Amino acid sequence: METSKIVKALATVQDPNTGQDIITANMVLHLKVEAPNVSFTLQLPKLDADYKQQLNFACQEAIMGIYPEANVHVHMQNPGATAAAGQGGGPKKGNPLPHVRNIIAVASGKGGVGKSTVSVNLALALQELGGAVGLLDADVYGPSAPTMLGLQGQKPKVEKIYGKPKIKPLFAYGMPVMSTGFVVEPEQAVVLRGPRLSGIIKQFLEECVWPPLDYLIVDLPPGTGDVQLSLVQTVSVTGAVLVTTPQEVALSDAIKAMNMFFLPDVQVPVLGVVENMSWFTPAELPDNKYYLFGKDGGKSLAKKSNSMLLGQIPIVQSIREGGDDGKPAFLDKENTLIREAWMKVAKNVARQTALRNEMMGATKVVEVKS
Ligand SMILES: Nc1ncnc2c1ncn2[C@@H]1O[C@H](COP(=O)(O)OP(=O)(O)OP(=O)(O)O)[C@@H](O)[C@H]1O
Repeated sequence: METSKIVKALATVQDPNTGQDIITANMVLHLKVEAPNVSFTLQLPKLDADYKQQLNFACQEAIMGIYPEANVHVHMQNPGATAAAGQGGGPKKGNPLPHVRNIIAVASGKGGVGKSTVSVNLALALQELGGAVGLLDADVYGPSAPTMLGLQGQKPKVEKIYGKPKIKPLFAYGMPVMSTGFVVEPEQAVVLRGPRLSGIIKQFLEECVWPPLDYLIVDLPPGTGDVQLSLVQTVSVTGAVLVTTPQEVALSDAIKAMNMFFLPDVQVPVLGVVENMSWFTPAELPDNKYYLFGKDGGKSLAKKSNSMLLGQIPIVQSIREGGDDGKPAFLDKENTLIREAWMKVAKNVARQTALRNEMMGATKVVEVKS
């Protein structure tokens, strides 16, 4: 029996959660080969019986495929206490995304304030800071991620892993992306009823092979509704980022969105506020700031939500153009002003998330009441 052949065979076994092979994912430890005995420890991010059985069976099958006489013993281990494997301070039983450390919901009171623009550019800036980041565009009524990331017309592939169909996210700029826009036409979404929409979001969280991530950014539809509820009922949301424009009207709607996260049953901490379209600076007058939509809306919302102003993003033509062209403004290395503004937001989000995780345990998943 050759150890290298056994390692190669084990490299064909996929973690049904992430789609990654168990060797690359460093899940196999203490491999011992003493013919005909093969034993090793399999480090698992979660311990539900179905998942354990699937992996055990797949490992046995892979090794016995090359050494039919092998006597394979797989010892299953859950690192449990290591916070690295779980969201907000440790993995939980039944958690569909144990390999995603932080799930961050981006929310706004009303549409058009730039929530999708913030989600996309924040995700890319966090990636540049060294994080493994994914984007879930859950804005069923106006999914913008496909256009903003140049993925229009593409469809994610469905692949069977141990007999169960799993959706493989698409990739843009090195980042895994799922969007309701890949599977539902916007006109169709408007007529779909709540339970169907929530079902799609649940499916994207439970049946998608997200790779291991430091952050999954979830772009929510504006306001409060079924999708928001479905998210907090399916996964432990680490925190919310609120997006607003500086004017009063946007602010009163944003407060309603904020209040949803503070409901006694929900209790998702607000990490902070991004004020978008804060001012306009004409190219020919770079030192002038025109406050077209008023001032201080972000600051005021941060105060009301007992959080911080994560950053202010000015109105810049290239932000809209970047969104329309599938190349987000953050990626334009020449536009240092814009890049710095997004970087500031990303650094603050990373810092606030770390602080939050230090100070409190994982957010409770909201129980579904029938
Ligand atoms: N800071 C900005 N400067 C210039 N244009 C911007 C800025 N932020 C957003 N936009 C543009 O405003 C429009 C609306 O933005 P976006 O789609 O991000 O908003 P939204 O809040 O997600 O809206 P909806 O919820 O309706 O999808 C887009 O065309 C976008 O490119």
